[in-house]
Amino acid sequence: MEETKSRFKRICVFCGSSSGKKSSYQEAAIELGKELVERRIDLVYGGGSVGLMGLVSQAVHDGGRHVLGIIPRTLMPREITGETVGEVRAVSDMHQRKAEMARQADAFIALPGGYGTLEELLEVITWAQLGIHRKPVGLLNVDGYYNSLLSFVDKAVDEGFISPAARRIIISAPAAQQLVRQLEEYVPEYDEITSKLLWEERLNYVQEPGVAT
Ligand SMILES: CC(C)=CCNc1ncnc2c1ncn2[C@@H]1O[C@H](COP(=O)(O)O)[C@@H](O)[C@H]1O
Repeated sequence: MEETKSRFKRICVFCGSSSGKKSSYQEAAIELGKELVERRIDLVYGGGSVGLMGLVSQAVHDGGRHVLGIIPRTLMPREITGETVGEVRAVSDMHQRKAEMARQADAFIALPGGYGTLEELLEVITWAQLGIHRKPVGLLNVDGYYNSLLSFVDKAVDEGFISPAARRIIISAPAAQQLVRQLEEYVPEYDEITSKLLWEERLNYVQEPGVAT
């Protein structure tokens, strides 16, 4: 298979620590891993081998790309997270984990998941809205899993709680190839207010030199 070059060096994947009931969720995690490999993109994720986290990290590792797992020390015992592939970086807590995953990534993708996945996803969307980072955020809407979340966000736009520009932060697609392609094409909208904000934390989340913004 011919490799395709990407503007991203490393993508952060948020996903369930469970596998979900339908095989399509597991297949999507593996397909996303293979898509990253094909585009020569490395992975950063929450560490561990449980659920969809295990499937996506294994697929990227098997394809020869670098896998970086960021895991709080408390979750490190093997009976909790399983055997992790690639490089593992221990951090002190969940806040540090999210900050480190965000700092290491050039873009974010959420696969199906539960509370943990939603929390991670909504945080990077919020940070994009506030101008803390300008990295694309993608939702892999496998079998319509996230339809109700997207409907809710549309309702929040209709009701005046989310601006149409902030709605456009979320890029969603039903399949990995299409989603990554859309993320590659994403151009962040420039907001006059947020662009003037001087976030100290932005310094921690800026992309490394050589990676397109
Ligand atoms: C104690 C316990 C249930 C451990 C399960 N093992 C886990 N190992 C590593 N990260 C996890 C684990 N459970 C939840 N997470 C965190 O929450 C996210 C997924 O949570 P969820 O399954 O969507 O809600 C992961 O990205 C990770 O950041």
